[in-house]
Amino acid sequence: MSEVAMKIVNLKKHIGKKEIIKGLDFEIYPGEVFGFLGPNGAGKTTTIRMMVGLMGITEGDVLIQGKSIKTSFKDAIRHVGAIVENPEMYPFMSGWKNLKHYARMIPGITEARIKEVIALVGLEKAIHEKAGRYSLGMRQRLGIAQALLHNPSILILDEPTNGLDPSGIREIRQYIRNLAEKENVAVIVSSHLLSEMEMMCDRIGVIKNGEMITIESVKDAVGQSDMKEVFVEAEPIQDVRAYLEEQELKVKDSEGGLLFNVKRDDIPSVVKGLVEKGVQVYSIQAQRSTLEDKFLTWIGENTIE
Ligand SMILES: Nc1ncnc2c1ncn2[C@@H]1O[C@H](COP(=O)(O)OP(=O)(O)OP(=O)(O)O)[C@@H](O)[C@H]1O
Repeated sequence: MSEVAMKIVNLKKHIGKKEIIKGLDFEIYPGEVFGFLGPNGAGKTTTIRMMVGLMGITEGDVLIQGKSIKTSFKDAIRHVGAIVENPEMYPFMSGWKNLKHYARMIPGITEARIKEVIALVGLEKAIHEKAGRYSLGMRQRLGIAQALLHNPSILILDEPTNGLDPSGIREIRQYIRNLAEKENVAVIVSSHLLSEMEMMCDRIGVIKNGEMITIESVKDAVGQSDMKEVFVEAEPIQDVRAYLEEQELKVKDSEGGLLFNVKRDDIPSVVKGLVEKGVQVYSIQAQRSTLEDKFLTWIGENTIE
């Protein structure tokens, strides 16, 4: 991937004496979903607000398709569609009328384009119903449709699944992935939930205290997320240890038993092996994946649900 949709260069934000964003550097490419993951207060919203020109930049720059948001705002922002705060919708108007109303403010939007964005977010069936009757997920999709009207190459969504039920989350995820894969849009989303980010994103940037701690490719991380730490309570425990070590598994002592690392798919054969060795197994329990462990140490225990 040589083309860059957005380039963040040494981006900083100070408010009063507080350094809120401390120098971010990264790039986002067309066709990828990039996730900003971090605990509350990490600086995700502040960064996004600077990216779309809703907040001044203290130092550094955001280049959108090569254009600086600071010095070429108009040329830069025309490539961006964003939902940063709740999208404004008129509840008494249909989804269609809302989009038409909004489209009037953007030069050159045709009715065909309105139909196109409706299809992109799967709202064809409900588009003539009043927006006030939409579920939160449908409203969110209408907001995305609105943000897509001017055909941006970058879509930025701050916490797009906040408040949605599991089926709403699944739908949004599907439409976001579609936009990246089929329309080659670079999508930037933020969330404090790892599980959600893992399913939605190609890459995840972990942000904490205004700093980017790491950027991980989800594909590369899949192998790691498949590894589980397993707790076993069994007797005689020295036979358990001997067997696990024979299998070349990493073993640690733990209160009342042992912990070992193993691929999830291999857990049944380990249990079978232990039983065949004549070991009495009282309990066996898979703990968090090692990827989750890694993120937990980075961003803090209470941010993973
Ligand atoms: N106007 C402001 N004045 C002072 N501090 C601010 C201001 N706006 C944000 N902050 C602080 O900046 C930090 C980053 O806030 P930000 O909203 O960007 O975090 P976030 O990662 O988006 O978290 P959340 O998920 O809670 O929105 C927080 O500590 C917040 O208190």
